Amino acid sequence: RYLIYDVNPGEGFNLRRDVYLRVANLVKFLNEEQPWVLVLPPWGHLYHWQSRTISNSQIPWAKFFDLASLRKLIPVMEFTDYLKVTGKPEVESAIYLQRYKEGWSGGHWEEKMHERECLDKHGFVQDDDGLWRWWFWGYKDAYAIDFKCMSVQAQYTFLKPYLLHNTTARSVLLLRAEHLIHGSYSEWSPVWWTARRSMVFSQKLRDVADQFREAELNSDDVKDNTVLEDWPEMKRIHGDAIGGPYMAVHLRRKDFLSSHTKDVPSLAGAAKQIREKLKEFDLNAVYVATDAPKEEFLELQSHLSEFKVVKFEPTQEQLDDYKDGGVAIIDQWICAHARFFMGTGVSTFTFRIHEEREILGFDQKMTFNRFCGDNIAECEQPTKWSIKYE
Ligand SMILES: C[C@@H]1O[C@H](OP(=O)(O)OP(=O)(O)OC[C@H]2O[C@@H](n3cnc4c(=O)[nH]c(N)nc43)[C@H](O)[C@@H]2O)[C@@H](O)[C@H](O)[C@@H]1O
Repeated sequence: RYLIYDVNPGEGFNLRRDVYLRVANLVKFLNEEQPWVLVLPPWGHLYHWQSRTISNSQIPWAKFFDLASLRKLIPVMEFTDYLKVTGKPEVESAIYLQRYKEGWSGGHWEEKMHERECLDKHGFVQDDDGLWRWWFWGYKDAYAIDFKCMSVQAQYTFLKPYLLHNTTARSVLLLRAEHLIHGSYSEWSPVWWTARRSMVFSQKLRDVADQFREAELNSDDVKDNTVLEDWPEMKRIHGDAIGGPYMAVHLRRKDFLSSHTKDVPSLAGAAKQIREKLKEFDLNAVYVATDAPKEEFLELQSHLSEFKVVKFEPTQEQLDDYKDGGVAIIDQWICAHARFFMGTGVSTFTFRIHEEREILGFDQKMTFNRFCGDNIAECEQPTKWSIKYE
């Protein structure tokens, strides 16, 4: 049987990666009783992927992630392969997950799900033949035979009995899968970390990032003690990784400047905080991952003229190939290998870097750091989600 899923269109890349973990673990638990394959929703049309010179739609997962690594957790396939294997562009049952209209009744939270009238704009339209049409990531021929809305308040595990016993559909499309929560399999659980460890970036993107580290930052895995092993075999303890002789920052700008004003410093303020850390760790190079426009990067660089300040800038050809998502991954991989890392508070982009560094085995004081807003001497530092092995 096939489980396909999708996430609220407004969500960014790195929250989507977290939703993948929930659905992947659901499929892992389903496979304890029945064979299920997770069908990966093509990437595309994300709000933040703003390069207008390239196509950012119908991107297969293999562009960003190593499918062989994902498959060491659960069976997965690309949507295009699903279409080929099943021979028709059909999904038997589409279920649109939504909240409960009445909210939390009685003020206490309990796990439940019920078929209910649809509350949100879902985009499904029934055609003259009774088939349900939806945009299906641009695969226009695709349709669902059945469609329903389901109010849900549950951990992802709660769907297991439903999928096994309450539907006979061979293929189920779960929409708005972010409604399912991790619950007891959250960031502090080994089950969460096992799935997280399986999300290895594609070899090609890692290679590009590694070449940049070597050429610009004098960093390589052997010297830095960051050699990657096959994930099920890899087990590190904090402090194993040394990292390259550079500091890395993730400086989130754009929409965060208005939505998280207190968390994002001015460029001069960011430069001041970077300088302090470079001095503290006796480093003279900083790698900058940022969504800032070029002028802002140049300004930051001008505030730190006594240091080497670099970022990865793709050529047009590279951007065509890697896409905005691939460039973001290159940034994350370079940040993951720095001796010291400082990110932006509440950004899921930063959180994914923290996790990558936990996997590599960095001392946590070199990872869980964030910029403070201007004029805030000591802001609350990120929660340390320690890696756990099953
Ligand atoms: C509060 C929420 O924050 C969420 O953002 P947040 O968690 O930072 O993280 P993401 O959900 O990944 O969204 C940020 C997107 O902006 C780009 N981006 C941000 N920082 C960098 C960077 O350093 N390098 C590169 N190459 N690209 C970057 C990239 O496309 C990334 O997927 C938003 O997605 C939600 O819409 C919402 O606003």
